Amino acid sequence: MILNKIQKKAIHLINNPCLILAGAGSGKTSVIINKIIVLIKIYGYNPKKIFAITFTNKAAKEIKLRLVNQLTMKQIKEISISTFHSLGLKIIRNEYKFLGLIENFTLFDEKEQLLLLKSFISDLDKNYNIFFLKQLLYQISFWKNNLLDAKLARLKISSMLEEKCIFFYEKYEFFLKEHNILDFHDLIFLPTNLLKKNINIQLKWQKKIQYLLIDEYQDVNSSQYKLIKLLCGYNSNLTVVGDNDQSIYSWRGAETKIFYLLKNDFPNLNILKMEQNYRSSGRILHVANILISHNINFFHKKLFSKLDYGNKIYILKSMNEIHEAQQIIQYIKFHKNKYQGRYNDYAILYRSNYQVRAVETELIYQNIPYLIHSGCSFFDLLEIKDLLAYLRLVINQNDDFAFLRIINVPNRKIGLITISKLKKFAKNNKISLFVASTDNRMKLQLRKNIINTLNNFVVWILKLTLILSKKPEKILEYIIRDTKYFSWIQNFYTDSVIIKKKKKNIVFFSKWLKKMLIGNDFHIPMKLEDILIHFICGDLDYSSFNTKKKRLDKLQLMTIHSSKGLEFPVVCIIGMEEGTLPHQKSILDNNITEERRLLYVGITRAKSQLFLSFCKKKRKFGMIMHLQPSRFLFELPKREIIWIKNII
Ligand SMILES: Nc1ncnc2c1ncn2[C@@H]1O[C@H](COP(=O)(O)OP(=O)(O)OP(=O)(O)O)[C@@H](O)[C@H]1O
Repeated sequence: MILNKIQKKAIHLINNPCLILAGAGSGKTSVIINKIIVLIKIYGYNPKKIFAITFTNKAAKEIKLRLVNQLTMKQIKEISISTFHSLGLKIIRNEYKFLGLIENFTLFDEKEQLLLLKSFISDLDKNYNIFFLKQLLYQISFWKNNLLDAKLARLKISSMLEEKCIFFYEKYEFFLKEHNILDFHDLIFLPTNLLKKNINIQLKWQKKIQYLLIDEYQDVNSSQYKLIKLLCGYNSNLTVVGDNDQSIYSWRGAETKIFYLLKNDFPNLNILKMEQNYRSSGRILHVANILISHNINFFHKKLFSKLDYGNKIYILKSMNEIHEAQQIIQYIKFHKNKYQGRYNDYAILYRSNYQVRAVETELIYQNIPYLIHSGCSFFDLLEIKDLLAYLRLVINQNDDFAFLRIINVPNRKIGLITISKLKKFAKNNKISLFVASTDNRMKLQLRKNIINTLNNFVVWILKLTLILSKKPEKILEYIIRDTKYFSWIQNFYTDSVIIKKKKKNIVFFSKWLKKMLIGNDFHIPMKLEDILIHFICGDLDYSSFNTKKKRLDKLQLMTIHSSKGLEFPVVCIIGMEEGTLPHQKSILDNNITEERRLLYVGITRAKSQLFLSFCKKKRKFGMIMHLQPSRFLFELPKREIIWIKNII
């Protein structure tokens, strides 16, 4: 690939901090990759001192793969390419003593956070309000994103809601510390606060990181931004690449203001714009440009393409979601036949997961192969969660949530009364459930067979901790064997297809875990503790599980959020109605600009054909709703569009 003038300039700009404002399909990844190569080969940087941050682990792996043939395998392994959370974890692992942590900490996922907060609230009020629970979780995340621990947050209280939440934040913080557990936000919150307070540690990390590259900068939130600033310090060897028009994660705290912050905080910042799109037809780009021009934008970009102008864009009107699904599939079949394409070339995108149902039903009915890129992770499967809980307990015996999940999986006949006695005793004595199980005072309250079961369980877990220290790659094998987990699945489920699938998942999981523990050409061996934390962050690329699926020719179905970074020859975006896209919540919150950016992301996934569709009516919440076409459809240039009612 021959880089264009701006791309070349971007990769050779190394003495000043550099912001690359890059449009969709303009080659952001190519620039990051080439800059890493140039830093090493031309400017003599030590690969160990180059750090690149990507939004997902999959993107990190993609970069590593594309560096093969350009750098030696040793160099590739030495470069640190990770997500923000992985980098945060790396800092925490190195500095855990300064953070008052014990080495073997584990991580809570959002469900566990909610369960813990729920238990705090319901201790005080049995009729608590679920809405408050969500508000509380949001408030704690907000405080952590703004680097406020409970002490500081208390000093800054400015509303009744915050007043109500602070008590629970204090309890929550105390519980996590007592049990040596972190939550997702801590992976940024803790290292950032540490670097801020401890200048020696800050300087140590600034020395370690000689060059920092950040991809998908538009998704960075305020605590991540502070971490960037602390890590690159005064030498400002920094390149960030982002597209303000593709910022679609405000719900995770990302704010477009970080583009302005960079300009203020780094006065010698160089700003380059990459506006040549190598992906889409001229018409698709024109439509995307016009749409996004409805957002007020201080970092204006105008994408252009040297590819063909291409076909007109279709907007299809359907009676309801079933009719819409039938028409879209009809269109795809017709198009595929005409151009002798493959199902892989077609993507159906939607705003919310529920929209896929009607399409899926029709695809099954018509026997068309499809793949839903679901938000549900492999690690959300029950059998995998069980095994993860076992692994977590082996690492951290204070992890009560892991203990509760598996104490009766497989059934050890520990009843609810015993569990509640254990909980009460642990709470009163400020110890974990695991420790409570072995306490002689506790044993006085339990029947002999229960004492024996608990004893065996505790001894077995301790034995596993030894295995973990000697042969970590064997640990899961032992757990599956000793718990007779396969027989448990066999007895628990009745449907043979489900049993087969679950067993297959477990085999995949153990093979994959072994690979991660042993390491391969691309990554050094990982510690089990770190692998588990990455699972919970949704941060690991386990695509090797799905390699077979991937190779098969299937129609691709996904939310627009999940389509980020991908491209397809033909893209169909369904549900272009008011209340669907833009989403009703965004209409109420007056956050239309982000919905517009989301549609912009969807449109710019298309290479040669774009198809938008809306329904007149839909069944929502058990009622038939009459719908209006999305306001965004009327923002598109009329000349480029054909409105149609019926396919062929
Ligand atoms: N100079 C170039 N010449 C030819 N093709 C290029 C050039 N730069 C990038 N490309 C190609 O353009 C396509 C889009 O590049 P890439 O995926 O890096 O874009 P992006 O900016 O990350 O897109 P998005 O943000 O929309 O996901 C890729 O197929 C890439 O190989």
